[in-house]
Amino acid sequence: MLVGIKAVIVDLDGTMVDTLGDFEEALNRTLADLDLPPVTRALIERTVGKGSEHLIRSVLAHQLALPEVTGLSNVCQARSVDTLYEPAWQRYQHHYLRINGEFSAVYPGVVEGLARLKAMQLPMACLTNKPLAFAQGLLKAKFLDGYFGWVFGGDSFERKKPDPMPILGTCAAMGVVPAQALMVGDSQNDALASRAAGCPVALVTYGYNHGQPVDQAPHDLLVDSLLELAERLTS
Ligand SMILES: O=C(O)COP(=O)(O)O
Ligand SMILES: [Mg+2]
Repeated sequence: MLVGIKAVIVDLDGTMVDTLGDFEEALNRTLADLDLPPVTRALIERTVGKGSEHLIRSVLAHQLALPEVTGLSNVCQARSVDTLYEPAWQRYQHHYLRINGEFSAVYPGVVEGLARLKAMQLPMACLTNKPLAFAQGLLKAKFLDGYFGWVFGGDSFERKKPDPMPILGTCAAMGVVPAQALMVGDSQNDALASRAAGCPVALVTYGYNHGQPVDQAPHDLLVDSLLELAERLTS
């Protein structure tokens, strides 16, 4: 039962926007620049959610270990995640910012749900592990920016979800205590950060949770859409 909710904090990737296509496009353009083979969407889906550095490092480690890459000349074998990370991050930012939103789609019920929450005069913040510049561009491209009084990214605080710091910082910015803020997310990162911050959490059933069933993560409410969430808050 959710009572005394005065503010809502909403995750971005996997909760509001299905961004796997954007990740796939930006990563594969980056890998092509580095003469590495393309990555599969399934690997991205299992890996996304802990921010860009984690995603890039995990993808580089996976691609460098492929037999067709380890079988290359000594020069190529000298390449490591550490030596490739910085150029990969530079190319990734370049590509991501150019395609941001082009290969992604807003999930059904998001606009209707946000509109209802806004009509209930609940202040809303977007809190994502995505870099802030990517998040702001995506919200704008998808016409979702007008719903949020605050937007925080994975580089807005010293630590990312599942650490509670970003939730605590967002609550402070919104002027509410964690018990009054409802976090809405799609993964264990949102769930664990919320629990550690002392903030109730609703999880959507359709996002990315590192290949694990999301209902196994701690939650106070499980919903199939943001519209259902808004309906549950009014009833
Ligand atoms: O890891 C990411 O970039 C996506 O993160 P999010 O699910 O917190 O929006
Ligand atoms: Mg997410």
